[in-house]
This record gives sequence, C-alpha cells and structure tokens, in this order.
Amino acid sequence: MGKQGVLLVNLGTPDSPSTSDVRTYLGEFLMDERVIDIPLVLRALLVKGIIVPFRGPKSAKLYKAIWSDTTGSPLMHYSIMQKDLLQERLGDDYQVELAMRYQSPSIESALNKLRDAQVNSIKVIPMFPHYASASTGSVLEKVMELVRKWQTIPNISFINSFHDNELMIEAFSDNGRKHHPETYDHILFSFHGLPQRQLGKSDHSQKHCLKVENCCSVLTENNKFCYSAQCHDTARLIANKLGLPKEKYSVCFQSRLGKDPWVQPYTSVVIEELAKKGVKRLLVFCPAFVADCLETVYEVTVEYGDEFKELGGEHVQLVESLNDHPLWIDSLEGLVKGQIN
Ligand SMILES: C=CC1=C(C)c2cc3[nH]c(cc4nc(cc5[nH]c(cc1n2)c(C)c5CCC(=O)O)C(CCC(=O)O)=C4C)c(C)c3C=C
Ligand SMILES: [Fe+2]
Ligand SMILES: [Fe+2]
Repeated sequence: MGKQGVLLVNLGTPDSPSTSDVRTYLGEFLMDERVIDIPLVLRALLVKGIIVPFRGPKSAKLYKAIWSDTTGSPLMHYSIMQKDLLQERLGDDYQVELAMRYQSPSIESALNKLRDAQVNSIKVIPMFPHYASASTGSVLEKVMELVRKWQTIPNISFINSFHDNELMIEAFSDNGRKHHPETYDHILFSFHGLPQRQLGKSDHSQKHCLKVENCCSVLTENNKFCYSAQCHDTARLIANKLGLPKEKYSVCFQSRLGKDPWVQPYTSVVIEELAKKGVKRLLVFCPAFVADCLETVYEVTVEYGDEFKELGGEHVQLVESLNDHPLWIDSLEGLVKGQIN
C-alpha cells in the first residue's frame, strides 16, 4: 500500500543559453553561501557586481555551443533520461521525481509532487558521487529547509555520497574500455574542483585535510567525507578495474573560478606537464559528473583539447559520462534500495 518516493537532484542548468537566462542561473547558483562561502555583503558584491555581469555573456557563448535545438542542455537531457529509466526499472511501487538545485524543476515543486502523491517515504539522492558542501550539502540543506515546514513530515533519508559504489565504478570503467585505454599514452581523472578553503572547513578534526602530507590523496577513516580523498579513491578504483599501473594515470581538478587556491593539481597544469613530457594521446574520465554537461562536453573536449594541441599534444578523448548506461541505472536502483557500496 502506497508508493516510495525517490527524489533525484542534480545541480541545474540555465533555462536557455541566452545571456539573460545564464545570468539568472549564475546569480542563483553563486549566491548560495555553500558555493561562495564568504559573508553575504561581499558575496553579493562579487557575484552581482562582477561575476554575473562579466562571466554571464562568456558562459552564455559556451552554453550556446553545447545546446541542442531538440534536447536543450545536455545536463537536463540526461537527467530526464535517468529519471525515466529509473522509474521504469523501479515500477509502480515507486514514484521518481527529478529536481535541480538551481533553476528548474525546483526542489520545492518535486517535493510537492511527492507529498501530493502521499508517498510513504522519500529517498533523496543528490547526483554527486563525492560529498562537497557546495553540491551535496547544499541539496540536502535545501530539502531539509522545505520539508521541515510540512505538517506531516514523512520518513525521509539521504544519500551523502557513493564514490566507491561498485556498479557506478563498473559503469565508468565500461565506458572507458570502449575507447581502448591501452591505445592512449596517459589517462586523466579530471574532477570538478573546489576551493581549498572548503576542504579545510569540512574537516571537523582540523587535523587532516591539507594539514598532513598527501592527506587528501588517500582515503582513510579520518577523512572519509573529504571531497578530494573520495575523488582520489574513485580514480583508484576505476584504474584498478582497468588494470592501469600507477604511472599511467593522474588525478586532477578542473573548473577553477576566481583567484583563491582550489584543490590541486589543476587539470590545465597537468595537461601542460604531460604535453612537455611528450604525451600525445590523452583519455579523460570526469567521474564527478554522472551526466555529460558543460564541464565535460565543452571544458574538457574543446578547451583542454585545444590547449593540449597548442602544447604539442595530438588528441584529447573524453570518456562519456554515465548518462543512460544500464549499469548506472542498476547503481541508482541499488542506492534507492539501500545498497550504497
Ligand atoms: C560535481 C559537483 C560539483 C561541485 C562540487 C561544484 C562546485 C562548484 N562549482 C562552481 C562554479 C561553477 N560550476 C559550473 C558548472 C557546473 N558545476 C557542476 C558541478 C559541481 N560544481 C556541474 C554539473 C556544472 C555544469 C552545469 C551545466 O549546465 O552543464 C559553473 C557554470 C558554468 C560556467 O560558467 O563555467 C560555475 C560558474 C563553484 C564556485 C563551486 C564550488 C565552490
Ligand atoms: Fe560547478
Ligand atoms: Fe582532505
């Protein structure tokens, strides 16, 4: 009797690639205090006075380059596909809704659909394998902020991270195998970056992240929620599946914004070093993203691809994201049913 509710939440994307919609999106996204974690007045000056006016038109050009006339933003397109495939897989005992942390469909509208359907429980899955306050933390805070006002608060549970989920690792590895990694000189695992300050803040002991040498490149009991440590662990697991020796792959972090130091090494620096060493063919995994988006389709394929060629490299090949891979849908089904690993 009654259905189980499932809420999938990804980051969000502009409603259209117009400068005005991109500005609205960037404004909402970057005014989130978990994303730009500085005092409100400074954040408003930086975001509304500098980033939105100046970055807006530049980002709009990038979005125009990846936007499809028929399916729109890749992130939205694949997210809808994932929601539909998961619903089909789970059947009538479940109701799956999709929301975006920023812009639409809003978390509020998706939660209201689940409330109207009188689901017995809600499982919230932020679509980020690695925990970061700026992504997962923000989604979970928003859900709690909304649900706390309901008259009847249902059974609700949250996925905090799933960086080592066996089926997800196998899905990424399977996508990688299709490109024959042995035919590449080097393999990169390029994760979305994060300001270093945010790594430090999320270490409650204040004894590990960025304090102990190599702390954030090895996952231990002490740093199990560290974004960087979880990313390194995902890369290690995919590399093991593919039988890659340590010297054949590197972990790096892309998409830095602003002048503050972000988690290192930066992807652009690693690409430069590899090109100088004579590496010609690079295969790039982006396992922070479960769906292809601006950061994979444009930043890796076009921007890093061009940079690498200018430095003497020949080819950068992106491994497609999980998108509609059947093993990824298996993985989501497992997460809904309590199989985190
Ligand atoms: C994988 C999880 C993500 C984390 C962690 C994250 C942190 C983070 N991002 C920015 C700034 C930007 N990110 C942008 C795009 C973007 N970011 C993620 C995911 C994470 N971000 C995704 C999936 C996307 C793509 C969205 C799409 O529509 O395809 C952008 C916008 C694009 C651009 O203008 O370059 C910005 C800006 C910060 C500051 C941050 C942590 C503090
Ligand atoms: Fe981002
Ligand atoms: Fe750390």
